[in-house]
Formats: sequence, C-alpha cells, structure tokens
Amino acid sequence: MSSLFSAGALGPLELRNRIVIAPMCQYTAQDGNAGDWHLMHLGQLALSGAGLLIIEATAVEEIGRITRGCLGLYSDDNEAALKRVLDAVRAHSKMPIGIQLAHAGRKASSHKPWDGGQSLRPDEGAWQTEGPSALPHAAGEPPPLALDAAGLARVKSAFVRAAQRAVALGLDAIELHAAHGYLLHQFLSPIANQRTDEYGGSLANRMRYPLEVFDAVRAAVPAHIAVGMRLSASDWVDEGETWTLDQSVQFAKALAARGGSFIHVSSGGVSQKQKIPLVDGYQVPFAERIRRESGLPTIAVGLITDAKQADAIIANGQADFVAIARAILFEPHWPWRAAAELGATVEAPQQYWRSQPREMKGLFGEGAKIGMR
Ligand SMILES: Cc1cc2nc3c(=O)[nH]c(=O)nc-3n(C[C@H](O)[C@H](O)[C@H](O)COP(=O)(O)O)c2cc1C
Repeated sequence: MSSLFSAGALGPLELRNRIVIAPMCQYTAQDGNAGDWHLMHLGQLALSGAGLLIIEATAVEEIGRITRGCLGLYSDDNEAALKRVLDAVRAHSKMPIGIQLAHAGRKASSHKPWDGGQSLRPDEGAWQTEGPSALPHAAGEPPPLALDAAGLARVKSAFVRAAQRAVALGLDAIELHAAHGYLLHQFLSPIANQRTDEYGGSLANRMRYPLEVFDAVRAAVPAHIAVGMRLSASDWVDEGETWTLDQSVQFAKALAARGGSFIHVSSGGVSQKQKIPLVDGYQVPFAERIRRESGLPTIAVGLITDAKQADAIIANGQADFVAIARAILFEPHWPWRAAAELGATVEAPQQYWRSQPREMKGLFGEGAKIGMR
C-alpha cells in the first residue's frame, strides 16, 4: 500500500494523493495577465495525476511583481485572464487548484532570474520597490522605501482583495508566499527587517505583519478554502541575526493556533550570503521538525525527484505532502510513473484511459493502473 497515493487533507481540502505541484513562475504574463502559455503549462500539469496544483507566485499589487512577466491578481483584467485559463483547464481536469499570492517587496523590479536576476535600471522601466526597511537586497541596488502604516494597510488590503478574486475564480487553496526573500519573509528575517516599531526587533514583532496578513485573508475567504503559508525555514546565513528553524517552529505554532490549513517548508532567498547544501531532500528535516512541533499539515519540497524517496517521506511521517517542481516540469506525468513504481492507481483523463491496457503497460510495465475519473 503506497503512502504517496493515499488520500490526505490540507485543512478543509481533501486531496486524492500526497503529490503537490509546487508554484513555478513562468515569467510570461503581460501586465499580470495569464495567457496561452499558462493554458498549456497549467493544462498539462492538471492532467498529471497529482493531488493539487499550485499556480505560480501571483502578485497582489503591480509593484509586488518580481519581474514584468509575473502573474498578477490585482485587476479585473488579471482576474478575467486567469478565468479564461482556468475555465479551459477545469473543463478537462478535476484536479484541485490553489494559487500562491505574493508580494516581492524589495526583490521586485528585477530581471528574469536567467538574466542574472539583478534589479532593473530606470531606462528599463524600473519601479520603486517597498520593504520593511530601506535596505537593498543586493549591494548596488536601489533601496526599497520602508513601508509606513498606510503602506502596510494598503498591502494587507491587496492580499485580501486578491484572495477574494481567487475565491471568485473557484480556486481551492491559497498559499501566502512568506519564503524566498519576498515581502512577508523580509518582515520575518532580521536581515531585511531592521524596524524599530512593533513590526521589528523581537520575534513576536517580526512575525506580526505576516500573521496579520494571514488573519485578514483567512477572515475574508470561506471556511472550505484552505489557507496556508510557504515559509523559508532558514536563511542559511552563518553570520549575524537571521531567520532560523527554531523561529520557524514558533511561526508554525502561531499559524496553527490561528487556523492555518498548512505550511509549505522551503528555505533561503533573503540574502546573497546564503550557503545552501543542495542534496536530495535537503529541506525535508525542516518540514519534519515543523510538522512534529506545530501539528500543522506540512508540505516538504526541494530535490524530491524519486517515487520511492517521496513515498518514504510520507510513510516515515516526515511530511504530510511532497511538492515537486523541476522533476514535474521535465516529466509532466511524473505521478503516473511514480504510481507504476509503487503499484498504485493514478487518475488520468478518459481520453488516455481508453488506450489501456496495451499501450500503458508497454510504457510503464505491469504496475501502472490508470483509473478513470
Ligand atoms: C521555474 C521555477 C519557478 C519557480 N517559481 C516559484 C514561485 O513562483 N514561487 C515559489 O515559492 N517557488 C518557486 N520556485 C521554487 C519551487 O517551487 C521549488 O521550491 C524549488 O524548485 C525546489 O523544488 P524542486 O527541487 O522540486 O525543483 C520555482 C522554481 C522553478 C524551477
């Protein structure tokens, strides 16, 4: 009996198996609008047999986009463009779909990562970024404006408004992006947050703004929608004050006490001085401790590429779900092969199911059972 292909729940959201497709920016949106690429990309992933698909980091404000190609959910046009994509995808897939709502803070106004990721110049259409403190992400970059009380209220409202749009779009889960050095992580980490008001300094103060945003979003969406957060469990920086695993455990406990549906455990992204040991499942021990001590349903991510590795993470109680990013980009039916290796059944569209049994057996061996939905 495979653990990976057993049913599980992210708070109110029941999922058929433990495979989550991690959010992955496509940098192809125009003015925040999803286009035909999203239809193809999300469409193929929605046929993959995973339990949940999380749409890429989606900016809640125009200035919260990492790059000009980032998806947004800050305008009626953005909502209509995403609706077109989702209507088409859902006509052919019943896979639950969530969205990652994000604000890039001081890491906004950047080039695409593959261009080196540095900030745009004014002649390239750079915009003024905002953050907890006027500290640039990298030396030589223009500093963000430190958010004042009105700015904090505005950004929180933008998260709420985008969450309401996500509900209107019929999405099943909302993941607030508090990882990878983006705005909510910037508040958590003393590397980016050197405020002297109630939002800086002590751990309770640094957690305050991300938790306020969570509370506001949770209160604004119906109870059947899962609302959780993606966290960087460590800044991976040796020197000075940083965000640590111990603090992440405290944060997860606070989130659990406020009715958080899940925590998605990643790491890094806030400092260029980070040193990340990139080995298989390198973030899984973070997920394991956070799960054990907070009791929140936990998603592990990071170099989980192999079916047996993924199955063992669930079977050993290290996490409730595994998220797969690059492996499923390279192999969009990764869950089918995983099911074949583990002797489990995976969902596939009827169009493919009709080709059973001969062709599928040829592809996947005797283990593959493609179930009709
Ligand atoms: C193309 C690409 C885009 C990504 N975009 C996002 C994103 O929008 N939000 C996010 O939290 N992480 C993003 N990530 C990180 C992944 O969600 C994931 O945490 C990371 O790739 C590690 O998982 P993996 O080893 O399975 O690829 C992205 C990764 C890739 C490869």
